[in-house]
Amino acid sequence: MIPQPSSPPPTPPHPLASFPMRLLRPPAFCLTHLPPRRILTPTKMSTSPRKPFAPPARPLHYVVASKASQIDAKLMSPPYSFTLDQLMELAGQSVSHAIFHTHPPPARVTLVCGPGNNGGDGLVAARHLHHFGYAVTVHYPKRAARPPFEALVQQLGVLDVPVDSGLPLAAADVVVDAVFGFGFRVAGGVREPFGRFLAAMNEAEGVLLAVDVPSGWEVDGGGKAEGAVRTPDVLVSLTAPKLCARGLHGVQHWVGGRFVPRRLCEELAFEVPEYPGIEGVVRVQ
Ligand SMILES: NC(=O)C1=CN([C@@H]2O[C@H](COP(=O)(O)OP(=O)(O)OC[C@H]3O[C@@H](n4cnc5c(N)ncnc54)[C@H](O)[C@@H]3O)[C@@H](O)[C@H]2O)[C@@H](O)CC1
Ligand SMILES: [K+]
Repeated sequence: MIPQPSSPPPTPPHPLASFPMRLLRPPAFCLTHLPPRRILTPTKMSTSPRKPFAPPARPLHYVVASKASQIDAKLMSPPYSFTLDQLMELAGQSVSHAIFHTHPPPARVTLVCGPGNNGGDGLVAARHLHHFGYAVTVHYPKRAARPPFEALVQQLGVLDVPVDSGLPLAAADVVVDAVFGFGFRVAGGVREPFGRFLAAMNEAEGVLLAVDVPSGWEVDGGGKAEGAVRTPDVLVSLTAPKLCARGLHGVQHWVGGRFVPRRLCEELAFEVPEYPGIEGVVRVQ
């Protein structure tokens, strides 16, 4: 006898059929349910100026001009063995970073560069600012015909950054005073052609940012040469603030130069600020 086909057994209910549906939905943190990613532009990523400013935990240490040049001389001797080119690159780069934090691109930046190393810091900063997307103009009235200055000017030429010897100053959102640093001697006043350039900076519109020392100010405090620059809006001290920066009111103050070995601070009895994260500059006021 041929067996009769029997009807197929009923399909058992799915084990999750009676499971509450809300528990079967992907949880909120599931990758497929993330909101679309926001693309951050470099300007939006620069949060420093928007962050509330908290003063540093330890008090700032100010140095006099003689101490500043002693620090420089030590840095460039064994065992520290930095070269001037290295120090100038670090100094100029930190100036460019402070400008990025205080005044993100796009913006026009005019840098006035003096005859010494302070001017060299300005030339380095100009190159970095160009790469960050600023429209940069340099005024360099008295060009130093020696390394590394000649190379720094050539590097700006390759980037088509104008390097002007005269006046008027190019209109700018930020005017950088890189004329004199701790090598300025107040006796006898500001010699020309720099007096004219300091006057032009005082009349210029835009934020005035001084590199290391406001030009024409007595580095150890207490006075200014006639025709010195006005109190800057922003000051970027290099390595350690100079005495003339003490007690400045209404100035946004940054310190740059995160490379000083602890051993040198101990040897010459000075302090440098703590830097956050990977920053080479820190706002101290
Ligand atoms: N570790 C650091 O802190 C570093 C500092 N650097 C920079 O180097 C600067 C010091 O450099 P320098 O020693 O070359 O000095 P400056 O660049 O401050 O000035 C020196 C120049 O100014 C001229 N000068 C001085 N008094 C004058 C007056 N009354 N009228 C007209 N011209 C005058 C001098 O003849 C000389 O050419 C610092 O302020 C800083 O900006 C960096 O380049 C290297 C590293
Ligand atoms: K300066």
